[in-house]
Amino acid sequence: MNLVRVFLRNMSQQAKYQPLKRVGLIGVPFEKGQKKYGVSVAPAALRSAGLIERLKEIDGLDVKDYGDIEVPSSERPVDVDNMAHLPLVSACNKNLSDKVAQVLKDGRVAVTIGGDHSIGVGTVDGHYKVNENMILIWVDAHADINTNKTSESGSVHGMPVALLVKELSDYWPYLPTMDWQVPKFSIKNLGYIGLRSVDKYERLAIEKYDVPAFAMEDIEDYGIHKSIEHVLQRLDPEGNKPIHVSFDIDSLDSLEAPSTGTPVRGGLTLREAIKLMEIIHATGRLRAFDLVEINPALGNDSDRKRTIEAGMSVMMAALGFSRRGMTPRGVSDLPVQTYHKDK
Ligand SMILES: NC(=[NH2+])NCCC[C@H](N)C(=O)O
Ligand SMILES: [Mn+2]
Ligand SMILES: [Mn+2]
Repeated sequence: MNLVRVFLRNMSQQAKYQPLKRVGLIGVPFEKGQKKYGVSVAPAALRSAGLIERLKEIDGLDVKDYGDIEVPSSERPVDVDNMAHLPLVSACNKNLSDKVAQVLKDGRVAVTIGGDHSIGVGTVDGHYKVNENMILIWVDAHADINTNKTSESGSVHGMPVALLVKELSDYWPYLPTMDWQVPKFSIKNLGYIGLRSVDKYERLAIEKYDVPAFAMEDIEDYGIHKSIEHVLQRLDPEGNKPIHVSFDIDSLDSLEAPSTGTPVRGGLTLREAIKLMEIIHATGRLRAFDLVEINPALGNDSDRKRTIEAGMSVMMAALGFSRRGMTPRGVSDLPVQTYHKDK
């Protein structure tokens, strides 16, 4: 065995936490947080592309599929400016929050497949109910920290972070249907990776609260490894806190993941995203992972396949798949065969 391998083995033996080998999968066929048709079919598309089987290939991983969240379709409109389909977003996230909390209480990593990024409200709310000391890594081209007042689109998928953090609660009007969600999560426990399309007031919020935000230019300067190490160090210097990763597929360069509603060029390579998730996996503290904004209805067949494959690879890395390969379970030698000299 070479020296690098020996060194890495020793490193991983020193890790304080062992990755949880049990995961619970939740599908959220919801797309009313944005305007395009198609994000809601992503859970079905990922399942039929063999997601569960692929996850089960990961050494020792126990995968339980909790099925899809019930998503309401009819709504009574409410009187809130510049915030489309709030009652639907609210109802879906309320169910999702409970489901995520249940999966975590069952002792599993909560793996949620969206859906658009408005579902981050439910996943983080549910996670916070179980682990109040959680930290949140938002991997995205966008900051998703608009209020209805600062948003240029009126789409809730650009607002989940602002809905979640308690420091911004005074910047919202009263939101009918949202009484179930009381923002308690602190913006001090938030970090960003991959930003490159940030609206003006979003930038203001990031600076005001000094959120560790590694935009693409920072990743260019430091590399993905140091970037995530910095964020983790800032949010949790002791290295004890449960980690929630909300991964927007548009954090990847749009050449890597074209089938998404708000693609932006100049993003993470798939290799960087896989490395990012390998590092987070190695902490042993990943407790929730969201994969959002895959839209199989956008682009051609090859775009769709590439995007789904990219999403799956990122998720596999998060859950312990190793690019070095894995040895067969419980086996320590190559299969011996009988030598027939007559053959
Ligand atoms: N989850 C996403 N893809 N969000 C895109 C948000 C784009 C823009 N910042 C907005 O507020 O609408
Ligand atoms: Mn997003
Ligand atoms: Mn995005």
